[in-house]
Amino acid sequence: MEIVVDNLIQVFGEAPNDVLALERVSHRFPSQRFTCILGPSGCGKSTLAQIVGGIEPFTSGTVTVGAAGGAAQPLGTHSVMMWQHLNLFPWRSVIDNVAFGLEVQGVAKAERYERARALIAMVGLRGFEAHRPPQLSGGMRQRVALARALIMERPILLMDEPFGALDAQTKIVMQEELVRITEQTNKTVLFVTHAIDEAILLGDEIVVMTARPGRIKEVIKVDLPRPRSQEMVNTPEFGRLYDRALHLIREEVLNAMRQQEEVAG
Ligand SMILES: Nc1ncnc2c1ncn2[C@@H]1O[C@H](COP(=O)(O)OP(=O)(O)OP(=O)(O)O)[C@@H](O)[C@H]1O
Repeated sequence: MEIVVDNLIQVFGEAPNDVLALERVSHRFPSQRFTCILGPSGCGKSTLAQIVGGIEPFTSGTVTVGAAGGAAQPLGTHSVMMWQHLNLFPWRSVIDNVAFGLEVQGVAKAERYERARALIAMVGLRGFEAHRPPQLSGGMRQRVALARALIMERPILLMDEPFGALDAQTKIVMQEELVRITEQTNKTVLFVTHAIDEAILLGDEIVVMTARPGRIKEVIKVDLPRPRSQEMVNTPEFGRLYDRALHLIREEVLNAMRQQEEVAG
């Protein structure tokens, strides 16, 4: 499902202490593609994802989800969000965490368990249905959160640094799993990260943002073949993309440092 953001402006707070977080952001996020949003800290990546997810109201501009001309529905209707902080219920079993969204919708237990079991298998946790989150590793908890998001069957998956807290090896496995699952389920994914290698390994395209106020600096198309793996990191194509993204990000980090120095006088 396509997402079109046009002239989006986001201001937080009231003058004179207001913060311009997003300044005229326009982009067409393609349907059933994996788009990474990359940018320096504080540039508005999370804000953009939250606006698309209908979690955060915005100041001006338009955000359209779905085919143009279709019935307008509130933002958030078509998406589900996954954060680094998973907010799993520690006292609930894996299956009851995964099935939570269906329970809220009033879906009968037999059906929600059947759907939850299928997703638990998809994320590689078969046999752990009765475990509780504190009994699981970080990577396994991440899989539970992914299954809990997928059970909502929304076409858009919004992910805000979901693997930020994982160790390097677990992160690699989870990245590969995520790509497999999102391709299998035809999701449109917006994935916020500040890790260049992660953006290249996951994305069909990378939207690079400027330092605050966040604008789109450049869109990098990632034409590496799929399935991708960690071994690609050593290929010239990967290196070329990495250098381009690093150059853009470095410029923005330097800009941000200059701005801070000016403010500090
Ligand atoms: N609710 C809010 N009220 C006031 N300012 C906010 C609010 N949310 C975000 N901001 C400010 O807007 C700017 C963008 O924040 P945002 O969290 O979107 O950036 P980010 O790129 O996701 O950063 P990071 O990579 O550090 O998570 C920051 O300066 C932040 O302090």
